[in-house]
Amino acid sequence: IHTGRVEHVKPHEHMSCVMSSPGEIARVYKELSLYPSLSRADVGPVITSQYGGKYSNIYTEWSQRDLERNENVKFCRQYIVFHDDKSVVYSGASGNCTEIKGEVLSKDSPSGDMKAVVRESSVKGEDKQFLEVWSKNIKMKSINLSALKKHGKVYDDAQFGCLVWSHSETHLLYVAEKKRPKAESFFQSPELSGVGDEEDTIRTGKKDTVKGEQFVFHEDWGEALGDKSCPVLCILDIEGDFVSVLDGLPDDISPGQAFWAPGDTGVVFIGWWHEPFRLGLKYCPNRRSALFYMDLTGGKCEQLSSGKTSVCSPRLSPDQCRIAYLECSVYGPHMQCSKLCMYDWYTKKTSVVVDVIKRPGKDGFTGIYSSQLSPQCWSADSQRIIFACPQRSRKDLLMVDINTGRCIQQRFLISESDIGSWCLLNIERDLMVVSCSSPNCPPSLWVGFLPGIDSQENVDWVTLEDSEKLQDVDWQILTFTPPSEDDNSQYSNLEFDALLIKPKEVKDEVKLPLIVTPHGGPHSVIVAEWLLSSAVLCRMGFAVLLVNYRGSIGYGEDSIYSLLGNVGTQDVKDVQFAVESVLKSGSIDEQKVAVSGGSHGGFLACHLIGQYPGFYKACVARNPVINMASMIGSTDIPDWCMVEAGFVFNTDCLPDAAEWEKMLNISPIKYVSQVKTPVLLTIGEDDKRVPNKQGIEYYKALKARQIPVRLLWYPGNNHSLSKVDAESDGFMNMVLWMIQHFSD
Ligand SMILES: CSCC[C@H](NC=O)C(=O)N[C@@H](CO)C(=O)O
Repeated sequence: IHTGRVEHVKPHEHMSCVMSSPGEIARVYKELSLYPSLSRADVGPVITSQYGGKYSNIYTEWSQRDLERNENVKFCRQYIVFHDDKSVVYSGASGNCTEIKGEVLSKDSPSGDMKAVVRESSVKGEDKQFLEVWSKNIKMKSINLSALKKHGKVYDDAQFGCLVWSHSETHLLYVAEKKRPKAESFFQSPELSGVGDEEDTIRTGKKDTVKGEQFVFHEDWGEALGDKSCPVLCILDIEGDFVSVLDGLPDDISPGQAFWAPGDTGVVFIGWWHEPFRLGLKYCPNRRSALFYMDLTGGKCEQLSSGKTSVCSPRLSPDQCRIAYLECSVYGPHMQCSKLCMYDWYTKKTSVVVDVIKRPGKDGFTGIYSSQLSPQCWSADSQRIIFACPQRSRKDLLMVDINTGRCIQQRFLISESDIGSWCLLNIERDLMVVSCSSPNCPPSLWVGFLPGIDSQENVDWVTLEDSEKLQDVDWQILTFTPPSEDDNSQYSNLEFDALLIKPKEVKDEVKLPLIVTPHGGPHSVIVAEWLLSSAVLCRMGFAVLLVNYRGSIGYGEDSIYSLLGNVGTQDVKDVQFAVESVLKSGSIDEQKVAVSGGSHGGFLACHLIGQYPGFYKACVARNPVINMASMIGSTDIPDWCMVEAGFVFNTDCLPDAAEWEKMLNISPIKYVSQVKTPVLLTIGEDDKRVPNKQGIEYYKALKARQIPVRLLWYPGNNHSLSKVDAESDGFMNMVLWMIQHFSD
């Protein structure tokens, strides 16, 4: 029986090809975690040099794990790109990297003359937020937003947050938490009331406090948005130094993703309905929402989209005539195939530019699977929209002509390189900034001009920041057709893929240990991009199989829908089928197969060890869904449980006994008595998506059956376990657990 402690692993005869010393593994992890990833790129205005040459500055932001400081550090680097508006003539970095500290949000003005920054800074030991306006080398304004007390903290998340200059560059628009009156106890003595709130008392002469509200529950927007409850739209009048909070919005919606309407006549935003209660938003672009316009001249708020769907990522065309946005249906699977829609500002007509793709056609286009377009996504002629999104197991760069709705791939590099995935960081005046990566190649930064609408030319990509390929890592995409007995009769003939990442040049007699990793979601996908853990595992001598079972996004909407009501069977069988197919190749050691996954991937890992007892020698599950029936009352997305179990979700109805029974029957807990595999559970204390009690439920069930189980508890971590120490500790413990149990 396992003692709960990881014994130092002695190199085993069969393990001779796998690195097993914790010190050595940590060294490889540290080395490969040095590769940064790109999070943002802004293209500056066109400047004409004194010699007549034109150039633009590119501002980029990167993020990198700093294991010593236990932080993800953010830094910036600028590049200069000389061009003739059609092609890049010369480019290079201008200066070194600078770490960014304290910046919550930042944005250059459209002319490039000014920069706005929301900064967090500590004043006399207290965190305050400032809104700064910089011009040339001068900080023109530094407005203490905390002292103004017009609103709470400024939102910096991708869901609601924004910082947008008006076209006239006189106003700034952002989203913040609504001001909440100060709550105090019924027993607060009058003389102490308002202590610590001197500024307010001095400024207003009265204390803005309410008694008895101290312990009132405030709903939040769920996982990773626990500090967001009532967003409000705020405007700073730069000249007048005046912040106003917009009123006149419908009471039952929460605004975000705002921008200035053509001519600065008002603001356009997405509003999410929050009645009868808020449902988690992270990874859930299927929440009822609409596009709204708040007219600042007449004070009227108008709804621009139907209100029967879910919309996100509105982007105004350069000619300011159209707004493109993504749309999908409400509830149903969390991630779906989206429509690309367009609202014409002048005719007020909405059209669908790209519709849902149920099954990919001959052109190979599988549909749009994205909940966020890049900050700018339009071509300069306002006729085309560029975006990157999963297409099967790769993330591709795509262009759509708004007149025909035809999608074209912009992957000229594909013939001469093996880039796995593309990410469009931005496009401005047809200059595209992209980041590319593969499982054996960390992210690199490229620029290229979009050819004219009638041009047949390929993009001439130029690298701004290269990255070195890991010569010892190999990857391939495998495609599987499920055996006929596992075909889905309602959605038949669906294929699925898996990514196999392996050490290169393995000696013939060596058989590799295999780590099987089904992704979470389940409507998500693993694309062929840089994945730190897979690269480290490969360096250590493992093969890694990442399975995009039926139900993954990027394969057409039918694939997504095929899984509803079939979780715990169809997805489990697909993963097992992929694993057994790979084992047939003969390059894998069948006695050293382990499974690991997070969330729904953890649900699958636990199902696999329950349904195939003894097949997997070790299992590692991060915040796994263990019992859908017990989770429905505590997760931030109860609709997920109903929908994945094959039922319709309604905010006002409780599951009936049969529905509850099915949720239990399709959960991994149902198979716990068959489990033989040792299980390592990694649990985030603050997980709102899969509450930590799920992991504990499994832990107790395994302990009761004398199955080796170890639970790692990460305080201050949520569902993703992505804090630097949790992620790195989770990785180390995962590999040591596997190595230990491979030699059992
Ligand atoms: C009620 S939890 C459902 C599982 C979860 N789905 C959406 O959040 C999940 O699997 N999440 C994935 C990301 O999609 C993860 O890896 O955490």
